[in-house]
Amino acid sequence: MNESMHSFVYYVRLLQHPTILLLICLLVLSTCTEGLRVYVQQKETDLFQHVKVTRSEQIQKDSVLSRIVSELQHTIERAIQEADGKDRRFFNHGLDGVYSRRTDAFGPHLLTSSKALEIAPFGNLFAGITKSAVETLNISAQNIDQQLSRPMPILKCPFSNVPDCSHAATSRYRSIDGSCNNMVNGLWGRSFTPFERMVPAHYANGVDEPRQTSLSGGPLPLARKISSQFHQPSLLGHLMPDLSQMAMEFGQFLSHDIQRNALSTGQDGANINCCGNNRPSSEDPCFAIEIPTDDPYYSTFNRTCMNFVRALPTPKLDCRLGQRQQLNQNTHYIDGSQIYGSETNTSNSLRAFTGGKLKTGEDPNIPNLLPKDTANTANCKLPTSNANVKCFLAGDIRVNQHPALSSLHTIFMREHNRIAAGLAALNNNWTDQVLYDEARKIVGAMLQHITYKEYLPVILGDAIMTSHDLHPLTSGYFSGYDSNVNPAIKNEFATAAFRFGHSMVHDSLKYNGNGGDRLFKDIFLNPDILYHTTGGVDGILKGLTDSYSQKVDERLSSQLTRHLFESQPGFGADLAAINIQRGRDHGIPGYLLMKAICDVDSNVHDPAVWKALKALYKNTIDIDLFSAGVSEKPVTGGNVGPTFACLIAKQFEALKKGDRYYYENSDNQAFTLEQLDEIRKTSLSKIICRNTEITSIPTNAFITSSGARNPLMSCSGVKDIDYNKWKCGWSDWGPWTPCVDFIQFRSRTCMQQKPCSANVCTNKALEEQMCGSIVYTTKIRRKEKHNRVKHYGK
Ligand code: HEM
Ligand SMILES: [Ca+2]
Repeated sequence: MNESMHSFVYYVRLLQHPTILLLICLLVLSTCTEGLRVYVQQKETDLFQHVKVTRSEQIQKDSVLSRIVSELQHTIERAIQEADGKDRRFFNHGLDGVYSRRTDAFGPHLLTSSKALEIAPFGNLFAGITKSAVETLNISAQNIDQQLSRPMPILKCPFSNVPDCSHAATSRYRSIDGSCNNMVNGLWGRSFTPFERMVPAHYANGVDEPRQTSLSGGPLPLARKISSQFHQPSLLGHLMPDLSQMAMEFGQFLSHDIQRNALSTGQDGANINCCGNNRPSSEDPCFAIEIPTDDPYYSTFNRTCMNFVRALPTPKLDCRLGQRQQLNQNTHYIDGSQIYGSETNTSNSLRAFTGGKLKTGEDPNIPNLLPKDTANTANCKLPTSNANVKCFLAGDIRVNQHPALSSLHTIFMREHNRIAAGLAALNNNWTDQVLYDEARKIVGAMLQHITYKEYLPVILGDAIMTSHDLHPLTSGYFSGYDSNVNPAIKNEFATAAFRFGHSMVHDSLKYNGNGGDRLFKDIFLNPDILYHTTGGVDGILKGLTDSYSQKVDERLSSQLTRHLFESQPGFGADLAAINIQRGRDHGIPGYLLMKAICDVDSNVHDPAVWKALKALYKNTIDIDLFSAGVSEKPVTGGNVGPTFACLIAKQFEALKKGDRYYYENSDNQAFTLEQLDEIRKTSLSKIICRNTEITSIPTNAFITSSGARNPLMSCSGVKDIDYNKWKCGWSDWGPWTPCVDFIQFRSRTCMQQKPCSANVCTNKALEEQMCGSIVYTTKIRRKEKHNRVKHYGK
């Protein structure tokens, strides 16, 4: 079959719609007959596989499967035991001698948690067994998960410790790791669980190998070639009509709440250099990015290889056999885990354990920075001249990637501490734990509010916000919680769609402080400017709201595609190439399939852009999701194309409806309506005002201030949240009523809203007293004598 026939057949199968098929047939009769024949044949084969598997065949298959499992399990488990303790050489097979110190490409991202390293051998085990089963039972690539989807009780499962969620119904607070948010499926959304998928993975061997050849035969275009030719450097004038660089930065901050992939590491957590002399060519975990010899940039430096390691494998959450999956080390929910951590050890290490507060850094000149990473675990570039300058610790390890990200972390830490202090001032009997929990609950709610109220509307536009029920309410409770919705981050979203933000990044960070603007390459992993007394966090945040974002399109700043984490000229990494390679590593299906799933029209690219992209691939079916998705024309009112808008909207809908602690919910862990109304007054700009010395800022921080549409607001007018809505016990006494018959009254109310303990109010709600200048009657005088101020019951 020639190439055009191939694509046609694929299109036909993608659409799977008889009416559309018929229409196409009428139009192109000759090509159609062949296309239709193949389509029908495929359908028949599918049906055949479903129907014709008889019971005896099934039993036969099951017994073969059990044999494979027990044979392989024994071998692999023994290897896991041997690997435990000393090192995991078996699973990093062939890696002896290729460990190096940290390499340019990944910077802080390679700090994989030990928990992920413990799960990975199971990922290898499950993939290994699946491969044998697929070969022995001759299962076709499309049917692997379906055919092998039977429980395998004889296999050990890293997700078998299902938490006891019996107390979760009455818990007012989220767990730190996200467990028991869903009370039936207590592991849904927990940290260290797999990314889910919208559609089955597309691997070369069906199970775990990255796609490397075209459907039409021959190799796929190299990731770096696609990057250098299609994702060319951003143009200075190619700015977003009005989105600020803060819209870029908040997107990154948000993505670090909901996802953190786990990458392979070498011994003792050292980075693996897949470009080393004796690297294992194509074996797991190496998947180096080849640089073409005629590369427009790297060839000047004689570079032919860019480091890339594969993400660690994991079995599926239900531990059924099937394709290789990847692990999310963070809680999938929008819960502020980038601030607080996704596991108890991390969150405890960040707590001050007094007054409900988080730790702050102790710098002699700059108070209230994040706590310092004195051991420099993030491998930051620190000046030798000033020993005070250190990188920072936060709930997500990537906090130090660049100072704009660290600055957002800083103001949310400050907001937490401010709120904890505000709550403590009114409720002096609240313990450190209650203050911490309540402040964390409020900050998490604020993050959700900013996400759904301010951020997503400018990215997705009103129509998509409405069709996916993403707009927050203006009053009352949301009633859409659905315990059947799995909130887990989807691999297609994590690995392609939500990386759209990479295209919004500018070459430089606008900096209102010492030395002015900075190129990103000079500030990757460099905390220096956060310690400036003129500028610092304030100077960075001001710059983010004062500058435009780059357009979401195929172009990416060369700071990301040439100079990412650059250690010396020519030795930076390329984020566009990494995104493409990562997509292939994770088995992310091609763009056309995802576009069809989202039911997107055909003309969503500028014809010249589509032509340039198509020219790189032998077959349009092969086109990578990141490249084609990011280059679509934006949807009306939004700033991403329709395919990414669809994938992003689906994800945020699941994060809203599948989160029992979504801030607008009315369950018994909910805010009171009065508290909720306070949360609804939040905006990112107000949080910036409350936690910096900045004096004025655009009302909506994601839109640059442009006259009446988004005027500058003065920070001096920004109010704090009204802590009275969180007060336990009696309110202050109201005013005395007018004097009637020489008596007047005043009252107070008992504030028993959550999280106050019951019976917080003893004593009386109403008082009366004598008043007016009177000639006392005997009766009144007697009353006064016995009971000058009289209390009434609660
Ligand atoms: C200067 C700004 C940024 C830099 C330097 C940066 C850098 C990176 C790097 C190095 C990775 C890891 C790539 C890999 O190994 O697969 C990554 C992943 C990612 N980035 Fe960015 N990024 C930036 C901004 C953004 C923005 C604005 C967004 C979204 C709006 C974003 C969303 C993501 C997502 C979703 C991932 C995947 C994370 C995971 O699953 O672990 N990034 N980024
Ligand atoms: Ca989270």
